[in-house]
Amino acid sequence: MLTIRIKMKTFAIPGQGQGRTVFRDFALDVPHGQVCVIAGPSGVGKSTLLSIVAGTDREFRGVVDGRALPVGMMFQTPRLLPWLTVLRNVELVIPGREQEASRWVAAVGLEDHANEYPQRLSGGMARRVALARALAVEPALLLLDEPFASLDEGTANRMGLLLREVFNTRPPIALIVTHNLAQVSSLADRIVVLEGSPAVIVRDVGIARGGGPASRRGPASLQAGGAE
Ligand SMILES: Nc1ncnc2c1ncn2[C@@H]1O[C@H](COP(=O)(O)OP(=O)(O)OP(=O)(O)O)[C@@H](O)[C@H]1O
Repeated sequence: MLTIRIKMKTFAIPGQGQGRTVFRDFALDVPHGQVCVIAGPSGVGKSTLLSIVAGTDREFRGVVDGRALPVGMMFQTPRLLPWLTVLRNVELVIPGREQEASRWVAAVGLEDHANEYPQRLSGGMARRVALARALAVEPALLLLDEPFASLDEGTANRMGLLLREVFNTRPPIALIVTHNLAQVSSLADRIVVLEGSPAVIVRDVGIARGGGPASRRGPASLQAGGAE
């Protein structure tokens, strides 16, 4: 079974002197089909970890094995192309599949805005386009950085249902970064909490699946102990 394995001796953000060491002797394995939520305080290194897994951090010198393809990514900023409409921003990752792109735009509730340009969107709407784009590739590895940030409660719930459906029908390896555990824990198979500087894993908690993926439960069912 596929597992993504992240291993690094040290990872420092360049700066004065040796820079700031964000990770030292850090290792994390996430098996295929697992939804792993990464939580922890602001600045601990959650987004940095996601960019390392995505392969977009040029300073990274460690090892990421088993990076499954395709990768769907949603960063903290939506990173939409301003000269393309909502629909074309999504279609960009699935060229020539306009109908599918339309379906993803509708799935994030933006069917009435498909032909608008990013500068006409609110922050939350732009983030939903980024989510649609991440899901449209039918990712084997899905990386989401604060997927529900700047969404009202109703919209966040709707996006949560969409993600649950994706996880149940085509389970990827998913890493979801959050500092708001309450918002995403109902999607998680596992919660990893980072703390400190350099960051260490202070909690690694598996969540019982009960009768299978459809029965993913919330924080009340947290079990102490390792996840694997
Ligand atoms: N481009 C950068 N230049 C300098 N320092 C950076 C840069 N990106 C991140 N850092 C530093 O790296 C550390 C980890 O940042 P990171 O964004 O990964 O934290 P985070 O846990 O995702 O925080 P948040 O929840 O606030 O997004 C922080 O101390 C931050 O100051």
